[in-house]
Amino acid sequence: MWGTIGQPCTRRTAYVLEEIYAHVLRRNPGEREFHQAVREVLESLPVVLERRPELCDGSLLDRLCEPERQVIFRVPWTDDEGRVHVNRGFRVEFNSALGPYKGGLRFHPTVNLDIVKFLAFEQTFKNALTGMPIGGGKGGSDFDPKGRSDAEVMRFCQSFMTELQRHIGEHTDVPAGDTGVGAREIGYLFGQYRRITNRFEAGVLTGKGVGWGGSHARPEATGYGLVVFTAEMLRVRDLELEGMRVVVSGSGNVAIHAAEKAAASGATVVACSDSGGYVVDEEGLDLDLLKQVKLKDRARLSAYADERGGAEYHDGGRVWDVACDVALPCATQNELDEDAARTLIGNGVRVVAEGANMPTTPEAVRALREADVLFAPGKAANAGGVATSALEMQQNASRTLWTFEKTEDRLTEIMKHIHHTCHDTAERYGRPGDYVAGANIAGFELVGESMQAQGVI
Ligand SMILES: NC(=O)C1=CN([C@@H]2O[C@H](COP(=O)(O)OP(=O)(O)OC[C@H]3O[C@@H](n4cnc5c(N)ncnc54)[C@H](O)[C@@H]3O)[C@@H](O)[C@H]2O)C=CC1
Ligand SMILES: O=C(O)CCC(=O)C(=O)O
Repeated sequence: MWGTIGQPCTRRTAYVLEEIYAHVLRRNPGEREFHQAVREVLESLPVVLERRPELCDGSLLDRLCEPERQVIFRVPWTDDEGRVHVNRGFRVEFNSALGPYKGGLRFHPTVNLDIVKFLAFEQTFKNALTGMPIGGGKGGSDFDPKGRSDAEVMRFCQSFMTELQRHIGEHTDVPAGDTGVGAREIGYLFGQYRRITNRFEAGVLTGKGVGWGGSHARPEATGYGLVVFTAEMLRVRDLELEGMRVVVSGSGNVAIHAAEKAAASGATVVACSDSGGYVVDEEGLDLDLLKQVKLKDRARLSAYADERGGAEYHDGGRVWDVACDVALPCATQNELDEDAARTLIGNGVRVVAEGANMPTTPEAVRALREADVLFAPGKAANAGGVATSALEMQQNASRTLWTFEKTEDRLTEIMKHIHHTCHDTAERYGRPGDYVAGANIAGFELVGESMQAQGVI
């Protein structure tokens, strides 16, 4: 099956991959997202394993699919009425061959070990692609910050960090934000770490405020980087973003900053969504208003349409029904299925680039590729956030703060480098234009070579 779904390969390679995948299924029963993420990487590898069999030595693929460490812990906290709640915390430290574990924390009711594991696995390859010295990890909790007061969020973060602090450190594991974890939460988490350890260890978390060890451009970085990557893909086809219609899903950190950068590049961003519905604004989204509604007031998206004449709010439904040239899924995993992909294709979409982690189902990816739509996988296209986190670590290590412009210039260079790496690797392995293969193979080579050099551990 590896030869038909992925790339043509010998029976021996197909057998090796089948055995490894079967082992992953047996060891991680019921973890569908983790299986999906592993399968997608393995499907890109037959051609590498045939050209570079030494990368299979020492059961490297088995080791690559097994996290180095997984921590699960209890997080008790007290709400404003004095009731005690118990949530579950997770940190999966997947791979440290390239540097300390690095990756965000997600606070959302859907978080479980499967979700954190798939995210940490993806993060390992993404971080390798940045060219920075960072390994892969991810964490979070099934805590739902929605509707909670600042004081409740603070107490939750303090309890979460009381356990997490044993496992992290600037040379060990460096968490950051992800869904449901922004500047407010990073502040509370850092404060508690500092209190418990009695150290101002700036490099232990990224996404900090600029006044206390943070980096300029980190909040913008994932969305801005996504648009740089998208523009590079278009450039290869002699196209440009200017004048194009863009649709983003989500209206959080990644979505809003992607919309901002796309608008600054001359595109018109006509729609975005949240978990309740979507808004269409043919004039182009008013991004100041959107930031006010979603990032400051933490309100529903319908409040945007209430304020903005001409904008239409759709309760429920699918933002992918809005015709566009460029679709940027920036909300959550598996949010763009085959049916949505076929609608986008029917409406003439040219590029789909993932701002979220694994938002496009495998069936949808296949449909887009078959229709010759440019497709950028998240592990390459959304790597600007973690890359800028690594720049924050660099600034912390040298006790400096770069300007916004310098940081954004470095981000742009890094995104162009990632694009170049994926594009060239795909060509080198006979898959021109296949950014999924390019990202997976390049990430695998970087991590695999380092693991082989460091022995069987
Ligand atoms: N924050 C970062 O730097 C990075 C985030 N990512 C990924 O980007 C995605 C979004 O993360 P953030 O923007 O940071 O989170 P966020 O918490 O700031 O925003 C998430 C947004 O998605 C929306 N959403 C959630 N489920 C939805 C659904 N089923 N349908 C429509 N909208 C939905 C929420 O309403 C919210 O607007 C996640 O997949 C995350 O893992 C990837 C790389 C870096
Ligand atoms: O900045 C970081 O370390 C985390 C970014 C992240 O969670 C991601 O790339 O998905």
